[in-house]
Amino acid sequence: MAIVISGKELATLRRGAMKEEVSTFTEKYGRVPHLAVVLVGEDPGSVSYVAGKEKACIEIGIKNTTIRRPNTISQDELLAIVNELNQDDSVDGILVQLPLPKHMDSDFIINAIVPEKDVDGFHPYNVASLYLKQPGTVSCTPKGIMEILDYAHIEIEGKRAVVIGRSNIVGMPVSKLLLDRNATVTICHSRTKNISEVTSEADILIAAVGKPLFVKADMVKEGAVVIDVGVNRNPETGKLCGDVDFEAVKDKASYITKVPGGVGPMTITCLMENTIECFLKHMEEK
Ligand SMILES: Nc1nc2c(c(=O)[nH]1)N[C@@H](CN(C=O)c1ccc(C(=O)N[C@@H](CCC(=O)O)C(=O)O)cc1)CN2
Repeated sequence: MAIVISGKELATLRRGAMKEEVSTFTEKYGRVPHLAVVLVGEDPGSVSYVAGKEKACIEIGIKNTTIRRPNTISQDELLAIVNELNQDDSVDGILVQLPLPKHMDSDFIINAIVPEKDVDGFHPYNVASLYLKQPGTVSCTPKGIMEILDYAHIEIEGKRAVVIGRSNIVGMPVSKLLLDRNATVTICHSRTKNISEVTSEADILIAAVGKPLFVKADMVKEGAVVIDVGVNRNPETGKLCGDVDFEAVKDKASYITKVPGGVGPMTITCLMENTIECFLKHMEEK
């Protein structure tokens, strides 16, 4: 049976350390970091993730403002909110919860956030910084995956890493982060032929495909490290599940993450880290 790496446990440790750090800020800087979250509509997943973000802020001592709007809001009205937050000197981080309603262009809204307040690391400036190895904000889920690998002391250099999924939010940035740590990286996607042959070569397998229980035992090399990024509903049970068939894969992998309790809690924890980083840069500029 593989060792289960608990993202939840790591998140608790990191949040404890951040709480201590933030408790020194009022004396040093006169205030604590301030994260503004914009939630449009009432998608149940988004409502629950935003609640998780509010809870994490309270736990760590970060100030949080959540701006809620119905999904009938126009793109111009949302843009006006983002612009106001950009100009508000008391705000260090801005996050627009995704997905946005269909009548909105998410890229247009994300691009409107000033890069120095883009705690999600989704703005083209921050994306480019990652690819050019320049200072910038790294997006939360890929950052959390790397922190999980380091927490479990997984060697990355020289290993074959296979990432299933090429999204801008997870697949592409985590591939770059693994490459920067000298892994040999392959990205699989919906048009990859003989995908099991490719994934079976992975020492480190990252599943970010968005398909419930997609990764089966025959897709995994004996002793591989398997990181599950999926947050899906099991079509049969309706329960939360990942992209990896945990029960089938757990006896083949050496290390594995679970859903829930794996990558998810580290996404929110890295958001808190990014908010503190943006705050500290903001304070340095003053
Ligand atoms: N602006 C953003 N929007 C979205 C992001 C993002 O990083 N920025 N990522 C996802 C949703 N997400 C955060 O927003 C997120 C997803 C899952 C979890 C999480 O903790 N999952 C738990 C299970 C939670 C549950 O019970 O439903 C787990 O895996 O243990 C946190 C954050 C899309 N939108």
